[in-house]
This record gives sequence, structure tokens and C-alpha cells, in this order.
Amino acid sequence: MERSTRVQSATITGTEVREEGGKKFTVYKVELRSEIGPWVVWRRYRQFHELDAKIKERNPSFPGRLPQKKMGGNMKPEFVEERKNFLQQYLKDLVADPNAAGSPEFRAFIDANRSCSGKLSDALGSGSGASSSTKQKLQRKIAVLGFMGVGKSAVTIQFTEGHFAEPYSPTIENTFQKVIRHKGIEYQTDILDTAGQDEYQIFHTRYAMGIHGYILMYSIVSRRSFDMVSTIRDKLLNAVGTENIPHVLVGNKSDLVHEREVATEEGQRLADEWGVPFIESSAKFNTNIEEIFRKLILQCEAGQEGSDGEKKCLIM
Ligand SMILES: Nc1nc2c(ncn2[C@@H]2O[C@H](COP(=O)(O)OP(=O)(O)OP(=O)(O)O)[C@@H](O)[C@H]2O)c(=O)[nH]1
Repeated sequence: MERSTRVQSATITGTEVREEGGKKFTVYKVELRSEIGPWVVWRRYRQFHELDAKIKERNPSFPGRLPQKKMGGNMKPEFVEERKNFLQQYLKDLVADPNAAGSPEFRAFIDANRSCSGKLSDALGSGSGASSSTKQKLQRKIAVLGFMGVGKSAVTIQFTEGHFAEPYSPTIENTFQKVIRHKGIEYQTDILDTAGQDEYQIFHTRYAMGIHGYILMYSIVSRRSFDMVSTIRDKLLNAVGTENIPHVLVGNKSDLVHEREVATEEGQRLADEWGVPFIESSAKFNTNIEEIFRKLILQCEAGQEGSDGEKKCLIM
């Protein structure tokens, strides 16, 4: 299955005035559509400008033209409306150009995980193709997926904050950060702790964009969560459009040995079928927690260094 998620349209459907550090600015609401569904990002003019500079660097003959920068009066409604129309035309030209629309810069621009203040260069940190022998901090975005209550938050919190979050509170969505060092390279990991998924939920497109690797988790004390992890993986592969995405299978709550419903061999067999690493972990006792993230980063890097057809650490 080798399909790329192509953006079919990008439409500016509104504007909003926001404030940061006492400064007001306009943000443009961009509605995007692809075969995996619609999603929205908010972007300010400066981010369009940054995108355009990168696109032109890559392809100086790209025909899209941005409206000129303006020093004052750029909050006036008539000016914002005019700029919006210009930006709309720019996006239309961009989507119509397969090279520009398929570029990592545009992928980062439409990444729903980025805010309207984030710099494009930060989002592209990992996609620069830098050699793994040089010392630098690379950004890796990881999403943790799995059925409700399997311990996605507990594992993430144990890894990033070093304690066990005992009381159960269903997650809506959270992002955590931690630096991992591996072979002299520092990886700035952003971990997206997602809401528990089941077979009826539509897979959020934002879980398919801008993520380098996935932790697919079940609980060894829940047969249902083990059955569900394959369904979630199918939805993920379908949304991302390729099987070549770094992921690991995790059976959490390994400390609850007397309540076990899924044998270690079953987890291992499934991971072998998928061709990915398998780890049993306990967030409660901090067993194998770092191992999960290390294995995922390793898998990511192995793909990047490997030959064609290998799992690649890419921004989808
Ligand atoms: N014994 C044990 N309990 C765990 C472990 N990991 C998580 N738990 C408990 O399981 C419950 C659910 O954990 P969460 O981390 O909130 O699960 P989640 O997957 O984030 O849940 P949702 O946000 O609903 O999807 C909590 O009461 C945790 O304390 C573990 O390794 N061992």
C-alpha cells in the first residue's frame, strides 16, 4: 500500500484577530481537504511568507505570488479582506503545483499540530536530512495510540516526568516533551498523548500529519484492548497512506501478572506480523518505559539511514 495523502483543496474561510505579548495580529483560517477528510489550520501572514521563501528556494519558477508586506494599517478590515483574497489565490496555485504541494514545507505548513506562532524552520528540523553523525538536536514527534485506559497517559507521564499517575482521568489530548540522547544526538521528542480510540471513532487526521513515529498500546489485562490495537493500526495506515511508518507495539500494565488476559507470545506474534518491535511495560514500576521510546527513535533512524522501502522517519 503506497499512497500519499494529497491535499485536494486549501480554502481560506475566515480571519480572526489574536494577541500575543501585547501585539495584535490577524490569523487566517485555512480549511484543507484530502482523501482522508477535512481539517483546519490557522496561519498568520508571516507563516505564508516563510513558506513562500522555502518553496521559491526549492523551485524559483513557482508561479505563486504573495501580497506585499505592509508596515502599518494592516489590521484594517478592507486590507485584511484584500490580503485574504491574495492568499487564497496563492494557496490555489500551490495546491495545483504537485512539487510545491508535495514539499515538506507545505506539509509542515498544513500540519494541524503547529500553532499560528510556530516557525516553519522548527517544524522542519527533522526533515532536513542531516547526517546522524553530527551533534544536534533533532525534533521527533511521537503519538501514543490505543484503547481507553490502557495507560497511554501513565506511560507518557512516567517517561517525561518520572512518576506514576495513579488516578484515572480520560485524556482529551495532551502534548509532553523530553530530550532523548542517542549516539551523540539529542532528540527533542514531542509526545502526543491521544484520547482513547475504539472501532467506532473516526481517525483524526491530525494524528496522521506531522508525526514521525507511533506507539500502539494495549493493556495485557484487557483482551479487548489487544483486539482493538489492530483496528487502530489499520485506521492509522489508511490515514497515513503507507505501511512504512515507524511504530512499536506495547503491552502495558505488565505488573498485573495475576490479571493477565493477553500472553506475551501473542503480543510478540502480532508485532512479528507487523514487522515492528514489541515491548511489555509497566508505567507503575517504570519497567521498560524508556525502552519504548528508544526503540521507536531507533526504528525511525534505521529507516532514515536504510535503503528504499525501509521504514522512514518522515513527516507525512
Ligand atoms: N497497575 C498498573 N496500572 C496502570 C499502568 N498504567 C496505567 N495504569 C492505570 O490505568 C488507568 C488508566 O491509565 P491512563 O494512563 O489514564 O490510560 P489512558 O490510556 O491514557 O486512558 P484514556 O485517556 O482514557 O485513553 C489509571 O488508573 C492508571 O493508573 C501500569 O503500568 N500498571
